Amino acid sequence: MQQTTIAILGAGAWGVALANLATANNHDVRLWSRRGSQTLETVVKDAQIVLSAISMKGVSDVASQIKSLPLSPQTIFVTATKGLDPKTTCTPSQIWQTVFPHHAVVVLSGPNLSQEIQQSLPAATVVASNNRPGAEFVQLVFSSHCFRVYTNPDPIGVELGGTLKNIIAIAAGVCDGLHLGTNAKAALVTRGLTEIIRIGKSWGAKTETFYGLSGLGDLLATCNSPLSRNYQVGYQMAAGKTLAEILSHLPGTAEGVNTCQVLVQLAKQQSIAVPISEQVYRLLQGEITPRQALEELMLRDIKAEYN
Ligand SMILES: NC(=O)C1=CN([C@@H]2O[C@H](COP(=O)(O)OP(=O)(O)OC[C@H]3O[C@@H](n4cnc5c(N)ncnc54)[C@H](OP(=O)(O)O)[C@@H]3O)[C@@H](O)[C@H]2O)C=CC1
Ligand SMILES: O=C(CO)COP(=O)(O)O
Repeated sequence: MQQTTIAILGAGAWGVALANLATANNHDVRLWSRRGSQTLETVVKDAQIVLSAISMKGVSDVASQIKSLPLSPQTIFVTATKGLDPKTTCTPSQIWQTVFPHHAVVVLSGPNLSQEIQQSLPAATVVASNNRPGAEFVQLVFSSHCFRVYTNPDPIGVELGGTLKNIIAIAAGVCDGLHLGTNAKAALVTRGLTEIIRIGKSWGAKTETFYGLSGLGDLLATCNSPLSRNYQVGYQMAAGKTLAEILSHLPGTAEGVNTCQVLVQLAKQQSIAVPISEQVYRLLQGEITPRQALEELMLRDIKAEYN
């Protein structure tokens, strides 16, 4: 394909990995970070794709800054952030689409631990949008022999799969940190997926999306890898560290911590049962110990698997 000009916002672990993938495909890549020397205006000028790999806490602010800058009407926005906005409870793609209602917005999400991508290990991801040509263009830009990109027409499902699995990854870290065994982990991840689907369906996502790369796929990656920062949060809490201690040494962002707070609040308002997320929330708040969280989950009223 022809060389594409891509502005990547956020020079953290994921922004840099995505920039390297696009550079390896011979695209013209400009990386922006608030600590860098280039202005946002210079970086987004004439960009065909503006990809955000900014942590959730910076998305709204950066999107509003770009709003006042000159952009081609054809510019496609890609969001790779996995979080929920605490102020509005919106997903990152909802924020980008609200600020840029006339532009295509594409969600990029999948089992993509950045350290493995940086080593050019094989991986697959999903690009999802209501704008099919937009998603197909982004697919072409990033696809390579080591990065297989699928399209999907359910952006909210793909985004929620990648976002909500972070809460379950914290729980999986606790499970491994307490040495609860393989059966416990399988039960936790499977019931975690059921919980994600329950929320996703009520927010308009398709069930089948959660059985794909951004749901089940990302659960398998982050619930089983010490490379996942969210998993590390749970694992280290099981070892008795406080959340503050863990976050002060964590390399990068563990979005699941804030996502859990937003999700539990929303689920309560909407009367959606999220028992695992609720225990993760209480644990993160310091209200209960990892062992108490386990007991609470095991001693819930017995019920049918699906209802
Ligand atoms: N790492 C991974 O494996 C993957 C991460 N993700 C998601 O990508 C997002 C970023 O993750 P990752 O790169 O790992 O995190 P990092 O902590 O490594 O980087 C975060 C980036 O966001 C920027 N940022 C944070 N707050 C603001 C703000 N207020 N304004 C502007 N920029 C801000 C940081 O800038 P600064 O350096 O100046 O602080 C940094 O560039 C997260 O949502 C994560 O869930 C998705 C898939 C894989
Ligand atoms: O989302 C990720 C992999 O797909 C990265 O997970 P962590 O943010 O937990 O490191």
